[in-house]
Amino acid sequence: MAIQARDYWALTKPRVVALIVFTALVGMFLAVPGLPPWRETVFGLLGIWLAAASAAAINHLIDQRIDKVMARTAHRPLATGALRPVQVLVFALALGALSMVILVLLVNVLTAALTFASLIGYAVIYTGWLKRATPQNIVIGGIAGAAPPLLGWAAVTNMQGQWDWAHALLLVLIIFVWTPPHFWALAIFRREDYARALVPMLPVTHGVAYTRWQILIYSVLLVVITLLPVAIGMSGVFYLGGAVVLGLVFLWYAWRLLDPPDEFFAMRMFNYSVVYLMALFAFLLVDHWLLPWLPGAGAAAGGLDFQRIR
Ligand code: HEM
Ligand SMILES: CC(C)=CCC/C(C)=C/CC/C(C)=C/COP(=O)(O)OP(=O)(O)O
Repeated sequence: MAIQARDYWALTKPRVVALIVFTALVGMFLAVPGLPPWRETVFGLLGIWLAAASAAAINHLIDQRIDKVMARTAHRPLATGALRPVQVLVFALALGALSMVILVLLVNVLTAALTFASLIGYAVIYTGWLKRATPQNIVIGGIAGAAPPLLGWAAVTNMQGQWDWAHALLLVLIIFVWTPPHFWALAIFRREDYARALVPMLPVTHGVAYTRWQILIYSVLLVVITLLPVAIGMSGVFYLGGAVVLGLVFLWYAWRLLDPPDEFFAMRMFNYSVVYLMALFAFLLVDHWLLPWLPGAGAAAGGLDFQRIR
């Protein structure tokens, strides 16, 4: 019984989904001055978590054949036979349905619709089609994984504010551009897995040297785009400092990857990419709280409204 619970938990890709939920949380906090409304925050996060977990379980179901062949994924519950496909299907549908009920009834219909689109985008369009069809799979499919800050933003504002779309989309854009270096670094290290499973990932179809250059190009783009929140007045100097330092390290990894010191270097870059995104969003969050206290800044900059906490 305990083993089955652990298998079901593994289906939800807990660590990936935890970071996804964190980016949604940051979207919620940046969307409004002060604290976001508690009901939309709590149930919004729950609904987004359930939908992402459901999408991850469907990914396991559709990818059974691939997962069995790849060393990295051969231990997964469906690949080993620890769970049967019908169990995974019921689990995924239950999580997805629960997510939609919570979002529609306790948050808003817009968030439910956008979350459902992300679920389909990852579980069906990316996993079922793009992953097997084109080396640009993760670039296009990355839109679904990048959406959570927008979902969080929609949950607490229902997109009523004037600049909501632009600000929320900027956060989405950051994750979207981060995804190719994040994934291709791992794919370089695991390219034999993908080749054996006949999955057309970029290092398999275009070679490692080409992939390294693509990683560098996306990394430069990423660092430039992470400066935009400051340029449009959404974030302040605290975030800027964090984004610059984190970004310089990211660029160092991408540059060094062109001539890596050892065969594990790509995996080190992949691991850093996860720390990077987590830290970048943490800087966005903390900066949002600090902004009103910094000289010359005020609630107009989108930060905490001083008057409200007196
Ligand atoms: C299409 C987009 C993406 C692809 C193809 C991708 C691919 C991967 C792969 C293959 C792994 C290794 C997982 C494992 O070994 O079990 C991984 C790990 C990870 N990904 Fe992504 N990823 C994507 C988007 C994202 C997004 C949007 C986030 C969060 C915002 C994210 C966060 C993580 C985290 C936290 C890990 C580490 C998990 C761990 O340590 O167990 N990924 N990703
Ligand atoms: C509703 C919502 C916000 C959905 C988000 C969906 C989600 C869980 C995105 C995570 C992206 C991810 C882990 C891709 C790897 O899939 P892969 O099949 O290439 O990797 P694998 O080989 O490790 O399974």
